[in-house]
Amino acid sequence: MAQSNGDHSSAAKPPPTPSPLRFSKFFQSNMRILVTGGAGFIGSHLVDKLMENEKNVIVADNYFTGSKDNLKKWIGHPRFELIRHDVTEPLLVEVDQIYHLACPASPIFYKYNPVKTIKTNVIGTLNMLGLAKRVGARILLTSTSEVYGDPLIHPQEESYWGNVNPIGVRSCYDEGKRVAETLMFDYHRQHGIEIRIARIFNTYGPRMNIDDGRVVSNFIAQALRWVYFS
Ligand SMILES: O=c1ccn([C@@H]2O[C@H](COP(=O)(O)OP(=O)(O)O[C@H]3OC[C@@H](O)[C@H](O)[C@H]3O)[C@@H](O)[C@H]2O)c(=O)[nH]1
Repeated sequence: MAQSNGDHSSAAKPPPTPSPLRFSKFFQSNMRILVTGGAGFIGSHLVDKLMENEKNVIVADNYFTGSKDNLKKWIGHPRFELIRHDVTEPLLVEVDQIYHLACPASPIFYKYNPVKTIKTNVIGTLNMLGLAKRVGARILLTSTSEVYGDPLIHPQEESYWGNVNPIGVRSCYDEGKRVAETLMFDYHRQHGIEIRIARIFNTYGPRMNIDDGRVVSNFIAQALRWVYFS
């Protein structure tokens, strides 16, 4: 995971010194966390972990690929809020950390409306970085191995710049995530925002749509259809 919390010595401005309160036991247990895309496959598991760790969690999601069903056990909980919100519109909430997962991850869904996909990646990430700057929150972006494109070196180190097609049918996601990573580092260098980037890929597990279209769910769905329907 790429992370920057102001330790760049070059042009980066040092991040604003967090209040010592941030590290107090009271603050840690009362931390307010925004999870965009929290009704999705990975986001809903993250919400489970944050809630079990006694955080205050706000989920913003437009339910394009996610479902309230993934969060049903938390609805009504005093430390949980669920907002139907599209991150391509600004969102003003007082939070201490932002986990930005809102984006369709399945090729079937992100190719369905490629312009919306790149808007979510670019404008959505801009909106979340603007919020992080406004409230002094640390922000994590879930990125992807697609930023390496069709890599020319194997295995890829995190320092590899990638070999990406800028005009293909998957570019809305691949290039969208690359721009999102660029924005993360530019907000860090220009405004000292504390950032984290996690390049997550080939994930699978409970709450993943069986016809998600990603590699592992494809293998499993094909195997099940062969066993039961051939
Ligand atoms: O415009 C959008 C698109 C999608 N979303 C939401 O974002 C969530 C995405 O969840 P998905 O289950 O589709 O995707 P995953 O949880 O598997 O992947 C997530 O983590 C890994 C990242 O690389 C993906 O970009 C991110 O979507 C869904 O709840 C969806 O409704 C928005 O809130 N706004």
